[in-house]
Amino acid sequence: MSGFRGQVTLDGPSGTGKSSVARGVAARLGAAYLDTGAMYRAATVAVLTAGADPADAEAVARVVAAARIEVGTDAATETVLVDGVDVAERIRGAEVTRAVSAVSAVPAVRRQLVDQQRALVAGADAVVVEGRDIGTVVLPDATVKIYLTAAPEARAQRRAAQLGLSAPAEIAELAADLRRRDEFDSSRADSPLRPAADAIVVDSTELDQQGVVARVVTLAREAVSVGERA
Ligand SMILES: Nc1ncnc2c1ncn2[C@@H]1O[C@H](COP(=O)(O)OP(=O)(O)OP(=O)(O)O)[C@@H](O)[C@H]1O
Ligand SMILES: Nc1ccn([C@H]2C[C@H](O)[C@@H](COP(=O)(O)O)O2)c(=O)n1
Repeated sequence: MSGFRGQVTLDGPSGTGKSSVARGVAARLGAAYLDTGAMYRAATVAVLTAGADPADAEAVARVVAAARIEVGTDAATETVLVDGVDVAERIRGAEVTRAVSAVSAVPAVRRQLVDQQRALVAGADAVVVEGRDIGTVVLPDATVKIYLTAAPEARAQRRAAQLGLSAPAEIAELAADLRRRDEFDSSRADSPLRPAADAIVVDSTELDQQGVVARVVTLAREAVSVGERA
């Protein structure tokens, strides 16, 4: 069964499963998919490539304003280009991950990318958008808003499995990185990470990925049928 029409937002801290779950939900609903974190990561590639300091907000805003950032909306393929160059792999590297929180805290960068995100989903009948401020800022009138959480230990273990790491010291380092990014993303002045007032919190700690996808698909379909009855 498909026929879903509407907007699903998926926000939450790092490593809770937003990207993998959002892709699965988009595939099940026949919806477009937008990874907004990939856009902030692409902006960070532009900053690093230009040799600008990620902590220098004015320089960051200048470089990002001049960059052409293109991100695809097909759940089956990942397209991320900066000025025509494929950066899909580079955006996942440690250098970008270290700098992305600073770049994404710059208000001018957020305004530019939020405008682009709204334009990218404007024509879609059905779309799943994931990030940190999608339910609160980007799409405040979305059909259903999900805030995905998971225990810090589960998130660090999942990230370690993803990267093929198993040493306790490596897992502790991953956990510290997740904590650092969450603290930064939650405490920034502009569009901090937090659940929208009308978001449904889904805790994935005890669920496998397919279980989370199934739960979100059910919530999305329920929201549409409640909307139709209203
Ligand atoms: N419910 C789950 N159970 C076990 N593993 C999961 C679950 N959900 C996602 N994962 C795995 O956890 C890892 C992190 O997931 P993912 O990259 O989707 O998280 P994220 O929230 O998008 O992270 P980030 O915000 O840092 O981009 C992936 O390897 C993914 O396959
Ligand atoms: N809507 C968004 C999406 C992402 N960010 C920032 C915060 C993250 O640390 C960084 C990378 O996101 P990820 O790829 O790990 O999901 O981008 C944001 O501020 N707003």
